[in-house]
Amino acid sequence: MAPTRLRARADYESLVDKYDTFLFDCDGVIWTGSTVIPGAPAALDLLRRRGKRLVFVTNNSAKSRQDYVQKFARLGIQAEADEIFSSAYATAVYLRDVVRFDTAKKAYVVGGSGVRHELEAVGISATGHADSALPIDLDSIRDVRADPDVGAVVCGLDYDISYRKLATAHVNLAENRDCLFIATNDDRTLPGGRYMYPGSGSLLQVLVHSTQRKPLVMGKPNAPMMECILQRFHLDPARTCMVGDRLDTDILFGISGGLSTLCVLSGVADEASILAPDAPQATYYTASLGDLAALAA
Ligand SMILES: O=C(O)[C@H](O)[C@H](O)COP(=O)(O)O
Ligand SMILES: [Mg+2]
Repeated sequence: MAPTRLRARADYESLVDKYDTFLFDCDGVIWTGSTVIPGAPAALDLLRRRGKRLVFVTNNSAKSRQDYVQKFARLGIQAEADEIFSSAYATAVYLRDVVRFDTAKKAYVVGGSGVRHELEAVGISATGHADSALPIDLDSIRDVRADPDVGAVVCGLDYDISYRKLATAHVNLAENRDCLFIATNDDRTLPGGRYMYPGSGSLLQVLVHSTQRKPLVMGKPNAPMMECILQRFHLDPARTCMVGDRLDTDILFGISGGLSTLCVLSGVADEASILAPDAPQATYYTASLGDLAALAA
């Protein structure tokens, strides 16, 4: 069934009444970089006043949940750490609860402080963050060796990625087949307002190609993130709506979890891509999350 365009006040009222829980993607839905999407805070506030449960589900692993609480506050949005589900947090929960990672080992992280802090919060030591600052050349590269204490390589969005980090991740994955290869997410691009930039999935491809190993991917649209969320919040899929800006991650994620989905035009997707018959079919679409703010009037 083709996606339904929401336009009239009655459309938004009906949407709000139909669901108890709304899962929100962040980049491209609530903000773009550090700029809030107009109307998004008012829309979230309205849903809270209507007694709806909100969960923020972001593939962006650069920040920890605590960092996100501060970012939400800076943007005038009230959000608790327990409402935030980032791909960094999903990775930490997966290694702790599903893999039951041996904490005598450590994780080598090609990624930011978000991954490191979430891993450390569940008792898994993370290394690699200092490597960005270390010089490397053909002579010093021999310092880069496989470490039997590295039990996993975790790859996420890394604004300070370096050859040394990639080389260290590579040797651990290539020399030790027992070393887990985990990706926080595999988004091809990172929305940055006017432009799109290389996403963590594009950075990941360096290691996929060099090691010829396939990572286990945590974030949207993949099952680990959905399983974590459904279990953690005891959600009824029939009464839950996923709001996102990307068809290949957010909307596909919602569909795979049996949720209804609302795609917004304020991020990656445009109307033509939403209506394309071969695209993941959103239930609804609208210009922006801010459209719901009109209900507060
Ligand atoms: O490259 C990435 O990691 C993603 O583009 C980005 O961070 C997505 O974040 P989301 O839209 O899921 O909040
Ligand atoms: Mg997004």
